[in-house]
Amino acid sequence: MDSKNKLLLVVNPISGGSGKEQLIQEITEVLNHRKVVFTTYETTGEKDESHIRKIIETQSIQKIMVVGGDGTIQTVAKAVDKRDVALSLIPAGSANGLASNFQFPTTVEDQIDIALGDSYILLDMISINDHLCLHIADLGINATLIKNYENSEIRGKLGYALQTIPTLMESDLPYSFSLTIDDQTINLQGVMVAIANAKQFGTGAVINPEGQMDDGIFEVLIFKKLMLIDILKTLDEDSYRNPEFVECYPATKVSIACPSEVSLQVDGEFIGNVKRVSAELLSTKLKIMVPTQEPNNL
Ligand SMILES: Nc1ncnc2c1ncn2[C@@H]1O[C@H](COP(=O)(O)OP(=O)(O)OP(=O)(O)O)[C@@H](O)[C@H]1O
Repeated sequence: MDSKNKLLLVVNPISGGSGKEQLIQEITEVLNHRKVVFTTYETTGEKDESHIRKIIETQSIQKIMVVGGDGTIQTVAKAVDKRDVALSLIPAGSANGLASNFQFPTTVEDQIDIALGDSYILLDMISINDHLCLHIADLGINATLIKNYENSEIRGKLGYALQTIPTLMESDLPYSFSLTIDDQTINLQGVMVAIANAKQFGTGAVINPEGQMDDGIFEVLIFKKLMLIDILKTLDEDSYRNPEFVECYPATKVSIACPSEVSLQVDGEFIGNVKRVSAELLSTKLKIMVPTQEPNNL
């Protein structure tokens, strides 16, 4: 790779809660060994989007390797905007929701092979109440759980588990939702409405087995009841989804109204309590390097 075709390595030093020194050293060694010319940008949490955009423009960057979680990928995606820049992922967040859908190899060497390879998808992106969504957003019980988790001291899966009971106790279930999906209006009660581009959460729960991240549509999933057996079935992508548990509608545009405020999360980030959500597929796609076998399997 010549210096005109420089790779930008974007590193979030705090994602996933662990130090990155060893990981960065490993990435640096592999990139040097492959004679890749690269420059590194370490995020600060302040104005990263505009700093990254400036580097892309001034250094004519066409490839960015992201070392971080979903929030870091989002920041880079916003900086890239409509430019023809390919993102590759070294998953290093706490949940890695988006990356978990690509079945990435676990070694840095193999992940860099994908970054330097030629297999990619053009990922659909959704605008949800003016927030960029690459993965899954939802309105209801899961977003309340994320809010309570973000306010708690204990991280990781245990942290989520500990918030389950207080979340159920505080939530006024079921919620009433009025959805307009393309031209169809649906009124019903439920515990959660998900707007899903991807198949699964970072936890491995497959809530949207039909999800294809590059098919020009997203799915609106309405979860009607908290049914333990059906929640457990989400651990198996192929298991039958009970229509009493979940209804699924393919869409490119949806608006949702609720009579009282309900929690909203986008790509794992709690956004706030809202009465209205409007989501629309963007015309811009995001180029993401993926394992070779992935394009037909997303
Ligand atoms: N140097 C920094 N210090 C503090 N916060 C930072 C820094 N760099 C980035 N951030 C913040 O990190 C957040 C993004 O983290 P990211 O989502 O990538 O990791 P994560 O939360 O561990 O992973 P995941 O979203 O996959 O669970 C953003 O809120 C951003 O503002």
